[in-house]
Amino acid sequence: MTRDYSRFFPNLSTNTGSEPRSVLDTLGWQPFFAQQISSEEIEGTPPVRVTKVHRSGLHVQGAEGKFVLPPRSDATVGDWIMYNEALPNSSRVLARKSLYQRRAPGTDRQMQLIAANIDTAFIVTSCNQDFNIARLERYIALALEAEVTPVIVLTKADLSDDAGHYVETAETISDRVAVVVLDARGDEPEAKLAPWCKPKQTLAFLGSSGVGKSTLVNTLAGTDVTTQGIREDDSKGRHTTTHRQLHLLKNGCTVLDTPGMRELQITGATSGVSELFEDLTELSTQCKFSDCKHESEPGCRVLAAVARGEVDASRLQRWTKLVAEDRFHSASLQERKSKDKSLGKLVRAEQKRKRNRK
Ligand SMILES: Nc1nc2c(ncn2[C@@H]2O[C@H](COP(=O)(O)OP(=O)(O)OP(=O)(O)O)[C@@H](O)[C@H]2O)c(=O)[nH]1
Ligand SMILES: [Zn+2]
Repeated sequence: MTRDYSRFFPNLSTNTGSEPRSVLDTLGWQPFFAQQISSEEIEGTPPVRVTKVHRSGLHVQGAEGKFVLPPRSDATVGDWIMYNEALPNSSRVLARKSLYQRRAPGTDRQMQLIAANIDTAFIVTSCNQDFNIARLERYIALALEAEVTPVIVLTKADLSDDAGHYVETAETISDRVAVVVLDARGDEPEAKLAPWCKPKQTLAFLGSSGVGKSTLVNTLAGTDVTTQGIREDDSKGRHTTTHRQLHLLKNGCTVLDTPGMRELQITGATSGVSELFEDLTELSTQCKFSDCKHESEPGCRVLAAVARGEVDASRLQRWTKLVAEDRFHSASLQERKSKDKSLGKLVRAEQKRKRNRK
């Protein structure tokens, strides 16, 4: 079957905007990807998106249907691949808009790809005891590191007497991160998340268990998509029930839901942490000592800003902790052995400080 792919190239497009959405559009195909390929390439090796990573192979979907590619470690859920039917191993992974990755546990500690090409990460927490500013900052730093736009979503506003307080606190995190408060059930999500839930956009919902991630996805989808299991054969021919990792919503956006994203550590998130705490990072470059720990050193510009009331002392502590954690997790195993001690020291100092405050 020969398909007309011309409309997937912005410069060749004859799309008037009134045509029904194509399969590629509903999978999140964007000009960013089209720009990387020639029209000959798209005819010979059509683009497909990775919808699920399984030990037995990469499940992909494109205009021609669904396929399974041989397993490979350089592609992950959300990736776009130019599918080479004759030589599947030669299929080309397109450059990514964004990438979540983590350092593997175990000895080799290689970087593992978790999820690619997410546009917006909704960082979900509730207007209750789940709300934790340090955890929100951690998710935001990881999103910034991955080059994904973070948005804070506060659910269960309907169950709280003081939703406004949670909004105000969340808004102190960063001027650049939007905060949305809602009831995850009903009509609110569609209207309030509309600025980010546009056709061809890929979204992710992150946060602790029970905060309303599935509720939000199902509300936006208009149907229960998150609990639908799919029976399929695993590599041994057994039937197993697995869950989709890529959901297609009715308004044309795609939701990526992969287990790896729920247990993200701060690893290699140095630039995400610096971006979120831009003011502190900038101040710290002006401290008298280049290795200043901003504890009690003379000439510390960060402590001076705290003393002047320009920087919140607890925010400084959260930043120091994230920087230490990032260094620890990003270090090699050898470096870690010696750093284990210093992180332990940091944690003990923090505990002591808390005790003294009481
Ligand atoms: N009243 C109210 N209930 C909510 C809201 N959001 C979620 N819930 C309820 O909270 C419970 C947990 O919601 P889920 O959507 O399953 O939470 P989750 O984040 O997907 O949880 P995991 O699947 O464990 O990660 C469900 O009973 C929801 O109906 C909300 O905004 N208001
Ligand atoms: Zn300092």
